[in-house]
Amino acid sequence: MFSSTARRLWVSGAFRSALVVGGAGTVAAVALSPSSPANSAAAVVLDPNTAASSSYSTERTPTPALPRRSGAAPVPGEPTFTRSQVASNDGVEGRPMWVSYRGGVYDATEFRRIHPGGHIISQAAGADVSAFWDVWAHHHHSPKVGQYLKEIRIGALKEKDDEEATHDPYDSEPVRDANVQTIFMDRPYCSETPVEHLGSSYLTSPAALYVRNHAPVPDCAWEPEGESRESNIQHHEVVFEEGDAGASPTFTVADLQSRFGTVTVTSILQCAGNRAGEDIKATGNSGFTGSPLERITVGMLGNAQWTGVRLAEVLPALYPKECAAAAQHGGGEWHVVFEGADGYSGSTPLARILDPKNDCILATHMNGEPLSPDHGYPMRALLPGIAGARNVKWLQSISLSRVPVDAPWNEYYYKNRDGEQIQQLPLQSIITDTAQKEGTQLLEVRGLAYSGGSGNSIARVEVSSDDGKSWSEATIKTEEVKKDQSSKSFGWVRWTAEVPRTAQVCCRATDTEGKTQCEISPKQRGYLYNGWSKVKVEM
Ligand code: HEM
Repeated sequence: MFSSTARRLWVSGAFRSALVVGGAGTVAAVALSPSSPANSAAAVVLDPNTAASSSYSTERTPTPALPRRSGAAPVPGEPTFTRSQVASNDGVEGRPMWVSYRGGVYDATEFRRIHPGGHIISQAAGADVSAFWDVWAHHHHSPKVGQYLKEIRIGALKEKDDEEATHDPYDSEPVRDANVQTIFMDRPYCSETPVEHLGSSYLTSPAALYVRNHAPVPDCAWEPEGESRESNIQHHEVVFEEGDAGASPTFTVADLQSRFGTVTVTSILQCAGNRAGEDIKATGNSGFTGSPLERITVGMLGNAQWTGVRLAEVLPALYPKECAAAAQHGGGEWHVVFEGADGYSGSTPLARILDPKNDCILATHMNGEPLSPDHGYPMRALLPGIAGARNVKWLQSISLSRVPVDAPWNEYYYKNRDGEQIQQLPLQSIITDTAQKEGTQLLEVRGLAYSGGSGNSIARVEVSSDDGKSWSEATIKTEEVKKDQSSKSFGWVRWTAEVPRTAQVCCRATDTEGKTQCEISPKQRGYLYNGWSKVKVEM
């Protein structure tokens, strides 16, 4: 039903209108100030001893078929409707909003107000939802969808439903390396780095870095035939949305780089749901329970050197009025909205991004190579210390708004216990490996630590083999920390410690402001778990 181009257009149209409807304050006059000097581009030098070698595939392959879910079971004696009756209930001008799916008719008039995916459900008003669900494939396996379908079924279609998809939106996904990824879902693709790979190098390779997609990888993740990946990056265009009035200027990456230069910074990238499995064990069920993501361990995390254009220079040049107002009032009311070519969007407070010390960039390279198809090629937002969900991939547009973007991943998913959009990651330490020291009763323990959103350095990591009654200080491998243009310490440090051998070891980190991890962190709807990392030891 959709060609890939049609899907792209649909998706992008969908979210443009989402911004118009929800983003009351999406605005801004855009002008390049002639007075901002260009920086010189920084060379990326990687240490071959610590940089995991490249290599991700740029091949494409179809994802194994996922059967479409069945609809709600027919109810004996239920009414039947024609397609044109469904179509006439299009949800506008006070009319009900009906949809159909696999021979069933559903009244979504009330449901659309509570739909976790938000108002984009209205795109299917009066029509069949199948093609939309093939893109947002979570509908095919989420148990919640089945429950709602049961509640809102009102009858059956008279005509036979067309159940055959003519286009599979997942028919050209990146080839991935299952040796360095534990796969949770393939539609949309979602994986973590197995713990044995996680701490094996200071920099995580693109092939091993976790992937959390919400939709198919868009076509822009591949260069056109005959063009190199590097030169295609240069032509990639980003629209800086103006909003209510006037034009929305488009800049190529080449424009941005020549105007603002590039920098290389080191930062972890972490999914807000990392350690979701441990969170369930420590604090009880969460939204992850029952989903394939309840198996997340510690690997939705990686550490890399990212190269790109500093947002703290781009935004004041393109949105001078708003940035000046934001600076005057602490920046509180403005948000930067990033929209990806896959239809995903997210926003982060402008104040965070305008502070140059936070090293927020529009990244084109990871560890010196063009971003991989799964990690946002040709350009992504890279906001150190901020949850992965806001680091929008396959970036196609940026806007400023007075309110956070009205998208499912801001309004329904990725919220903390107070119902606020999750932004900053917490202080974290993780045990990646334990081994008995030969000829002794000692255990060598290895792991990682980072301070999350604060960007503080790690002052110490401690390891305990008696459930926290006593602690031994670990040795931090400071010598391998990269000397690049990072303003703070958003990357991880690796550490080693020796403790008496027991059945379980745990660790905790303390940052330079004296903040220390507690044994069990408060429930945040299953996100952001940062209690002590506890690991069983084979005796
Ligand atoms: C009767 C029709 C529909 C029902 C019952 C339904 C139900 C749901 C439910 C229960 C979720 C949350 C799933 C979970 O988190 O486990 C969800 C998410 C979502 N829905 Fe729908 N939906 C419908 C139609 C649509 C349509 C037509 C679209 C698009 C045009 C759509 C777009 C989305 C999106 C984007 C999400 C977030 C998915 C993600 O990122 O994983 N939905 N929907």
